[in-house]
Amino acid sequence: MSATDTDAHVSTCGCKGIRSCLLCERLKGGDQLNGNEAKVKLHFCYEPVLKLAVHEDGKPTSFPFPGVFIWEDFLSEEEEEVLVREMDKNVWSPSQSGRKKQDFGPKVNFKKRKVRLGDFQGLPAISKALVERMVREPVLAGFQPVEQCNLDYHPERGSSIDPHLDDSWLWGERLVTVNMLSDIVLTMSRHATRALELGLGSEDINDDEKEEEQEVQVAVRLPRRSLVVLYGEARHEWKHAIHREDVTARRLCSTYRELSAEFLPGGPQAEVGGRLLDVALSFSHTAG
Ligand SMILES: O=C(O)CCC(=O)C(=O)O
Ligand SMILES: [Fe+2]
Repeated sequence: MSATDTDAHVSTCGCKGIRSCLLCERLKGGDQLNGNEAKVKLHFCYEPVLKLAVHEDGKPTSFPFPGVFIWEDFLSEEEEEVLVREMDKNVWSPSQSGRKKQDFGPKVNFKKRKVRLGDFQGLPAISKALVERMVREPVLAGFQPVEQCNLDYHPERGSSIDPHLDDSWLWGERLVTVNMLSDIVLTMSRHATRALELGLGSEDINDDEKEEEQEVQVAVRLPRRSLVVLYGEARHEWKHAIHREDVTARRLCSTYRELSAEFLPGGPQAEVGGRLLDVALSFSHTAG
């Protein structure tokens, strides 16, 4: 067992409402059934070279899947080791669905659409070189992160993240995630009826089931130490999730988010955006 796999990463639960993890399910007794389980699912796998979603059962069906960019070996093995060691010097707070998190960014109330600096000191110093590297990739030209959120997933906690779209009032076009410690599958999903509009053949949709009960899932494989960008349709039209069964070893990730047009120069909240960026890009947070 490695140092990153010890009990320190298992312990407390931060679940609320319908979310659960293995820790609270054991207390409540038995697994909680997820309401999504009953849906008929059509399974596809993302093929990064051709940018296609390919049917998993070997059927010759595929459809274009734009908006995913994967940078393999974004981190070297040595960099990954240093990053994980630095992250583990900071407190991991219990979060929903068996995740733990560390957030470096402004205080945000998404319901009231309010954002303020709070005690935000800047992104971690160790991230500066990584951001400088990522922006050299054309897909990430001009990317200026205003938030970094680190997540810790562990099979002993049954960690997962439910299908969701990230906010797009405050957060901008590109979501960037660096994947550490293990390979993972990011599952993209949307209703089959909407996927039909994307050119998926109607013969692939099961007539016996009500259309709204059917869902298309596209498995995006993220290798350890890779970086993934979600933008365009993959950002706005497809939900993303990490399934519990895909977390087979400890996995850490860092998600970087940029500001939406509303908070950028020319937007109605450009002044607020400028202040947030000045603090974020000072990279003045040091671990410990
Ligand atoms: O764990 C991941 O790769 C995704 C995290 C995520 O979707 C989020 O924090 O919004
Ligand atoms: Fe997300």
